[in-house]
Amino acid sequence: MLKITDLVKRYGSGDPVLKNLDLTIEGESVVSIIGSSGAGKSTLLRCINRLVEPTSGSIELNGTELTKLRGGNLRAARRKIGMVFQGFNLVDRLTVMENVQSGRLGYISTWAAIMRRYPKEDIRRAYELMERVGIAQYANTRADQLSGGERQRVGVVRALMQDPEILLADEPTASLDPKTSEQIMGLLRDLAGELKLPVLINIHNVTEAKEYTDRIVGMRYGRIIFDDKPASLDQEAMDSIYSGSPHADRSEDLKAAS
Ligand SMILES: Nc1ncnc2c1ncn2[C@@H]1O[C@H](COP(=O)(O)OP(=O)(O)OP(=O)(O)O)[C@@H](O)[C@H]1O
Repeated sequence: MLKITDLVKRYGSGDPVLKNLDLTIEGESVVSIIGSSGAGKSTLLRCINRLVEPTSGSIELNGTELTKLRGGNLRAARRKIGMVFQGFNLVDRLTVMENVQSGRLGYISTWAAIMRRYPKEDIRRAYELMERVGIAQYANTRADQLSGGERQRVGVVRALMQDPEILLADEPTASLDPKTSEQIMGLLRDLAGELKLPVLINIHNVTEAKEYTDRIVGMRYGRIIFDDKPASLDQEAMDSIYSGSPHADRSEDLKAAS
């Protein structure tokens, strides 16, 4: 379970971009986060895997408080958080297998990784996952020879090789054509069920969020103002999520505080 409580993030001395945010995700649900540009969606995801340091508040993953971790404990916790990126973040000159095995970095010795001496079990698991997502035939192909959809499948397998307890996806389909985009969303939904994983997806495409996720969280300038089933996301809710401006919302905060 992911339990976020009273999370605040402020970059430098600016206004907070996450304002006392609470969010709990249980079990294998697929949750999308929607909201205008600048609402704080990426910041939220990045606070969870500590690519961004939260200013205050708590983030617990299956009982482990993530915000206080340092050094080896932080690295160990990060291994349990799979991340899928908009730009795939593959190493182009490496093969698909090498990219996928980089998900095991931290589990195996640096020497074994440099020498590409992957444990048999890791190779077996990689093939199993690559078969599952339809890229096993490219195991020895350089990553830059693949299409966008195939590259994102490599990104997904790499994240799953970490044996994660949660999968975070930051606009995973924004670089893909509409059909491929739907295939990747379908894949994330199906894998969440098969692997019993919670999946949190930051997404701009509301139609896909409605079709492929179980729950939609709508953010407006640092706050969650909608959290419900896709069927409840009506026009009024949409207007509320996509209206406002950072300035107007700040004025409301000041009014509420005074
Ligand atoms: N590294 C940073 N330093 C300073 N401000 C930042 C930084 N990263 C993000 N911000 C600011 O934080 C706010 C939230 O940004 P964030 O990228 O989290 O929003 P978003 O909802 O993911 O937007 P988008 O949909 O455009 O990706 C924005 O005002 C942005 O300018």
